[in-house]
Amino acid sequence: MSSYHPLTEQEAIEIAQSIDGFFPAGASLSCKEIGDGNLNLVFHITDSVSGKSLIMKQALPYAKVVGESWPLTLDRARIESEKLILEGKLAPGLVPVVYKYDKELALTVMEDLSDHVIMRHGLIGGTRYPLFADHISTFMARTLFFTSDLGMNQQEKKLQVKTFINPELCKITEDLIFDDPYTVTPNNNISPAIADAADALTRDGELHFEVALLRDKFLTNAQALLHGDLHTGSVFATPESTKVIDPEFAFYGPMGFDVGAVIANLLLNYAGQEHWSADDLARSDFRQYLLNTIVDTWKQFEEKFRALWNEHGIDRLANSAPGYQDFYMRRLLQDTIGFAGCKIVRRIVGLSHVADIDRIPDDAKRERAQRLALEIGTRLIKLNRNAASIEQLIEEVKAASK
Ligand SMILES: Nc1ncnc2c1ncn2[C@@H]1O[C@H](COP(=O)(O)OP(=O)(O)O)[C@@H](O)[C@H]1O
Ligand SMILES: CSC[C@H]1O[C@H](OP(=O)(O)O)[C@H](O)[C@@H]1O
Repeated sequence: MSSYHPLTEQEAIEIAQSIDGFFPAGASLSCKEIGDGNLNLVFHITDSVSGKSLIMKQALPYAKVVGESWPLTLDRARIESEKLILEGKLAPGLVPVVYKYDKELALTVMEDLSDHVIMRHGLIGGTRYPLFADHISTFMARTLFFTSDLGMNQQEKKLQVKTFINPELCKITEDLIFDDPYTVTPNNNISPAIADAADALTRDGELHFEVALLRDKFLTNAQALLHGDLHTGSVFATPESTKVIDPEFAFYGPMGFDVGAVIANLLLNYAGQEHWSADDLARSDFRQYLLNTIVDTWKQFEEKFRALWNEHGIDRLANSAPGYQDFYMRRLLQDTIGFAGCKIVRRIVGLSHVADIDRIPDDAKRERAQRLALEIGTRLIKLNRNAASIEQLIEEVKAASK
């Protein structure tokens, strides 16, 4: 069974049985393929006797969402498993444990997190996550700082850049986030109701200038090892616990791309509240909770990142040059805001959308949510290089919501 082919559920059970010591003797295993993402197969394997379970994620040689016409490297499974293992060391308790990686089968066997809920679904259902800002800011501060030239040996970092070179998945991001939404292409997925707003995106020179700068940063700035796709569908959460999954888009890029992804997806839920809240008071209360979470996430991230730098910084000049840390953090905030804007816009007019908006059943409410998201996204892109505080992002969101 060792040469690559997509597994059947029965084959997944046989592999699970061969993992030494995981399932006890006498286990009775069942398996279900539960993958709901754009790219991979995910098998959930449970032992009805002991109650133990695990997850097997297998890369397909193409993008599942489109089909075999879009071939995709299996090496992404290696990147995902190596990144998960590294994240487990840098941010213990905030990612699933990896039990095994099989290169031939492009397969990662990991901890089953089914006692958590995908955060996007939780937010849509109105659940609040009071510890999320603390957990995700720790995850980002530690994984970004300790893989950057500020926090690790700079020669080793260059070797790590090589290990995590990920051109095919980066190309998806370059096209879907930093190109397609601003041009006319069949790759886009645009509701007819917002055709005018989508058309405006293709003709806005000021916007294109800012997106071109952000695209250049994504293409060229190997600042830290990113998760690369840190949206709320890549977070398993409960009110007490947060686990980040799915780092197959990992590569060395600009830190603000990860922080911006978190903020963008909280704002997509904010826009989606057009429908999900039962009444105006509940809606504005949940929206305020989301905005507070954004501010808390940034502020805690900044505080933790600065503390790591002050304690573990390895770059003499970066550590000591007057004003350098403040300049660096301000630029990181600006990148965060710009990338957040790009990641909102792509989920409204690009190929891949989000349930927070698309599953709104009422056409008029869905259209309002889409327009609000585009207004927020474009405002953030235009704000990015002028921003000096996270409060300015909140002001733009409030102005867009009027
Ligand atoms: N460790 C896990 N524990 C439980 N369920 C998981 C786990 N990893 C993935 N899943 C399930 O599989 C789905 C798809 O996983 P994901 O890693 O996002 O795949 P893709 O890369 O295809 O987007 C998740 O939404 C979740 O329902
Ligand atoms: C053709 S891949 C589109 C989209 O899918 C990825 O997300 P996920 O695998 O978490 O569903 C990523 O965001 C890509 O941009």
